[in-house]
Amino acid sequence: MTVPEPQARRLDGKAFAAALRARVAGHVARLKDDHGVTPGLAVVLVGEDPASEVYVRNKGRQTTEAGMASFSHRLAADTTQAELLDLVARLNADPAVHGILVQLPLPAHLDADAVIGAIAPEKDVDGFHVLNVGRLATGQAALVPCTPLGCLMMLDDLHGPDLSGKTAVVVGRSNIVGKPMAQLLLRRNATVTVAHSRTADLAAVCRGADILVAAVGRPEMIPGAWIKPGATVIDVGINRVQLADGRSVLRGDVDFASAAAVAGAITPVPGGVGPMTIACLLANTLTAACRLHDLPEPEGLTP
Ligand SMILES: Nc1nc2c(c(=O)[nH]1)N[C@@H](CN(C=O)c1ccc(C(=O)N[C@@H](CCC(=O)O)C(=O)O)cc1)CN2
Repeated sequence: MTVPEPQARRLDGKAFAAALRARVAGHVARLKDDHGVTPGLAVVLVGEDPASEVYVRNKGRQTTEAGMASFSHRLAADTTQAELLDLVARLNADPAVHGILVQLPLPAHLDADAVIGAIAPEKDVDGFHVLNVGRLATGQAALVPCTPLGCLMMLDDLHGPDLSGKTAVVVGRSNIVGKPMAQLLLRRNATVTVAHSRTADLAAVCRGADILVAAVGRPEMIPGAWIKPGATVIDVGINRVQLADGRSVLRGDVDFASAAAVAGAITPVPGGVGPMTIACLLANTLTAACRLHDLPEPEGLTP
C-alpha cells in the first residue's frame, strides 16, 4: 500500500495550548497582585470512568500550574441527584469558586441537564447552561464551551478573525461541540452548514468546505477524498481504537494520512484540539473571575 505524501500544515494543539496557558498564568499573576483575586475552579467527578479520571486530574494540575485555586470533588458512582445538586448549590454560594465544572458523562441514573441547569450561569465555565447557550446564539457575552472555543482560537490564528466568504461545514450536532462551533463560525462571518448522520451525500457537503470541523465521534470516518484541496481540517474526534495487534490507540474522526495529502492545514489526534479544551477551561475560569469581580477582562480569551 502506498502512503500519500502529507502536504498540509500540521496544527500543533499542544504548543498552542501551552502558549495559551502561559498567557492565562500571566493574567492570573497580575489579577492576584493588582486586585488580590485568585481565580478558583471547582471540578466535580462522579464515579470512576477511567478517561474522566485522567481529564479531571489534568484539569486540577493545570489549574494549579496557572496559579489558580483548584477544588476537586470526587463523588461515589451511586451519588444521588439530590446530593449532587446540594454540592452544586454550595459551590454556587462559595465566593472562592469562580468556575464550576461537572465532568461528563455522568452515571446513567443522574440527570445531566438538571445538574447543568443548577450551576450559576456566571460560574458555568463549560458554557453548557441554557443561558450561556442563548447568549452565544444571540451574540452576547457568554461563557463559551471549551472545545469549540479552542477550535476557534486555532482558526483565528490561521485565518484571522474574519471568515467572510468562506464556507464552513461542521459534521456533528452535539450541544457540547457541533452547535456552539457553528455559532462561533457564524460570528466570524463564515457561511455555515451543520451536517450529521441524516445528511444526504455527506461526502459532497464536506467537499464544499473551506473549513471542515469533524465532531461525530466515529473513528476515521472522513477520508481525504471528502476534503477540498487546501481546506483547513479541524478534527475534534477522540476515539480509542483497538488495533489487530492488541494495542489501543487514539484516532480522530478524519483519516489523517489521506486527509493530510489534500488539506492545507489539519489538526492531528492526539495533540490537536484535545489539549486546547483544558487550556480554554483555564481561560474561561479567568474570564468568569474577572466578570464576578467586575474587573476588565484580558483581551483575546473570549470570541
Ligand atoms: N464537563 C465536561 N465534560 C467533558 C468535556 C468538557 O469539555 N466538559 N470534554 C470531554 C473530555 N475532556 C475534558 O473534559 C477532554 C478530552 C480530551 C482532552 C485531551 O487533551 N486529549 C488528548 C489525548 C488524551 C488521551 O490520551 O486520552 C489529545 O487529544 O491530544 C482533554 C480534555 C468529555 N467530557
